[in-house]
Amino acid sequence: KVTDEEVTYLDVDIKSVYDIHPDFDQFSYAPRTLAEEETPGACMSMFEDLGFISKWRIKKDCLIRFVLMVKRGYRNPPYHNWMHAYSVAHFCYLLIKNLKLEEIVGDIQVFALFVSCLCHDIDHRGTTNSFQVESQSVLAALYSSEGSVMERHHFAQSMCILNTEGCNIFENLSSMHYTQVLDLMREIILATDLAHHLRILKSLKEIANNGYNTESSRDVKLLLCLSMTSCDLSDQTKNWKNTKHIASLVYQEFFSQGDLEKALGQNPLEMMDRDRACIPDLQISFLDNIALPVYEVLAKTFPRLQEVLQNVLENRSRWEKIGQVLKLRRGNSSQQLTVEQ
Ligand SMILES: COc1ccc(Cl)c(-c2nnc3c(C)nc4ccc(C(=O)NCC(C)C)cc4n23)c1
Ligand SMILES: [Mg+2]
Ligand SMILES: [Zn+2]
Repeated sequence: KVTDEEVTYLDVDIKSVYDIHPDFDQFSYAPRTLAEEETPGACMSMFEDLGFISKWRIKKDCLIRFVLMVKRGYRNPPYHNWMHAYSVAHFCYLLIKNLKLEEIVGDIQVFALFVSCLCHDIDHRGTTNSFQVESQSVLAALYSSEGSVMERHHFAQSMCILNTEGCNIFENLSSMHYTQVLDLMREIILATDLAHHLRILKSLKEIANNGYNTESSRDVKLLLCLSMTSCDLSDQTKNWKNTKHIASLVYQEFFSQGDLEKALGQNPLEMMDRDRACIPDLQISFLDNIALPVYEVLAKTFPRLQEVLQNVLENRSRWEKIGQVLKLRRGNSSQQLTVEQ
């Protein structure tokens, strides 16, 4: 799937992250502003800048093949495509670079987290776990008995890539580290199921209040899951232009699924029904119930993330204003209707 000339093309010197953008390691930097054709090189730069290539003795041509195989493993739905994975991995890079996350959760853990970010949505079809079950897809047949259907598939696809000739970036790890990194990738990718996140949210809030215990393996696992979700939702931490664009991509995907469900004679959720969804309201409840708790808890453990939390709150207030304007317009137009009738 990855030809040798593609590998040699990328096998030039790895660029410094600051040659990609002077603010590349800042939380204010929006990774989606980078042209897609530059992103495989940027992944190489992040591996290099995080010291992973030397620390884990990754052969460069192997890393290039791995990154290109992962990128090729993504399809092109409006939201769950390669640029989502790249932006998620970039936020993980920011967490490691700015918070020294490895001092809290460990070296092999942050390495597994970063690789999981790149792989976490591989081969996504732009539809949800429940749609797999409703539509009796092949993936549901394979995984629905255990739940987290898509996430199990993303993990399985990642393992296939690692088992492909010349793509195993873990080949020079000790056998102990090798087993550990795969177990961590499995846990982290399965944790990207929002249903899993909602299940552990209470425990995450307890950690934030009682303070985090680096000696407890349970706390380390919970913090890894929280870090992964904070990366998965990191579009919400950037400027309004980015946030608004992401919402349009997410609802393109949701409404396409809703159309499919209607065609299958099923009733879609309101958030997937283009005739019923009110995007500002849905985004405010998504922020309140899912995104904000993630960054509130993380900011309690890492005060440095206060600026990130502020951006999410700023985006929420933008949705509030849009919601009010929409209601005003609808209110007026319905009055006009009654006057004309
Ligand atoms: C971390 O895993 C995922 C998986 C899939 C998606 Cl699309 C997202 C995601 N990423 N950005 C967004 C935005 C901007 N809005 C969203 C609004 C609703 C939902 C959603 O799934 N709601 C139902 C659930 C609570 C039962 C997800 C949204 N989302 C994250
Ligand atoms: Mg996912
Ligand atoms: Zn994702």
